[in-house]
Amino acid sequence: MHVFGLTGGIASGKSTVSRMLRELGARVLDADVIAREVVEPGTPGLQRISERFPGVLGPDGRLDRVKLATHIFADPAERAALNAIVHPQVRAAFLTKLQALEAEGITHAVYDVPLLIETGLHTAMEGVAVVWVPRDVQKARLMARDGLDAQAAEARLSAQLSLDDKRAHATWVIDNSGAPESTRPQVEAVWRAMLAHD
Ligand SMILES: CC(C)(COP(=O)(O)OP(=O)(O)OC[C@H]1O[C@@H](n2cnc3c(N)ncnc32)[C@H](O)[C@@H]1O)[C@@H](O)C(=O)NCCC(=O)NCCS
Ligand SMILES: Nc1ncnc2c1ncn2[C@@H]1O[C@H](COP(=O)(O)OP(=O)(O)OP(=O)(O)O)[C@@H](O)[C@H]1O
Repeated sequence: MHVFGLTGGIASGKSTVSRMLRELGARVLDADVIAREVVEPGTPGLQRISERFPGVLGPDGRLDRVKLATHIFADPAERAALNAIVHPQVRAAFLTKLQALEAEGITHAVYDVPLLIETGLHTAMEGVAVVWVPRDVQKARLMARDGLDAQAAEARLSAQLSLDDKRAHATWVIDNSGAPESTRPQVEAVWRAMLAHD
């Protein structure tokens, strides 16, 4: 199995690129989706979070994501505590999903992980695509999409390595600062390059 990393920063356009890859036939595993699955009600992940972060369960017993996000993006130590609970669970679930793809006969897969480089996982990938935009574009798209003010947007941006730092680790840089129509051909070229690995 050839596994490639896809990363970027918050609101840089990873989901947009991931959708384009899927349209081209790529099988994409999404760490954000897995990170939600491992904290569903009844999971050991949610149990541990509710013990470590009292008051973050809503009345329906589900994680209050807005509350937890506000808390952890304001404090690096608290963020590290959450990561220490969630990341090992995400890693294990990813490996299980990868095995399922392998059993289906899939030969090339993409793993979409916002923190690919921060966690060092990029070194385990055969290649890494980084979705890059200038920081001002990233911040503006983040504020618009999530309805955040400038300060809240800055807190989230500074919880991650900058896109300029990430691109130094890229096998392929996808510049998503223009219109989606200028991103698509770049994504096609990257997928072709991934498929060329055999
Ligand atoms: C804090 C939580 C509850 C906020 O949930 P919310 O629904 O608002 O956001 P969502 O999960 O869709 O994440 C949005 C983006 O935030 C950024 N982000 C999320 N968690 C982190 C983190 N621990 N450190 C830095 N950036 C993060 C990523 O760019 C991600 O794509 C949630 O993100 C979470 O449980 N994070 C910890 C797990 C994690 O690290 N996930 C990232 C991929 S493994
Ligand atoms: N090329 C583009 N031109 C204009 N807007 C874009 C472009 N690409 C993405 N966007 C918009 O920017 C926002 C962020 O894009 P997207 O959700 O794909 O980012 P992401 O990297 O997956 O974010 P996150 O990691 O936070 O989930 C969205 O509102 C999206 O519609």
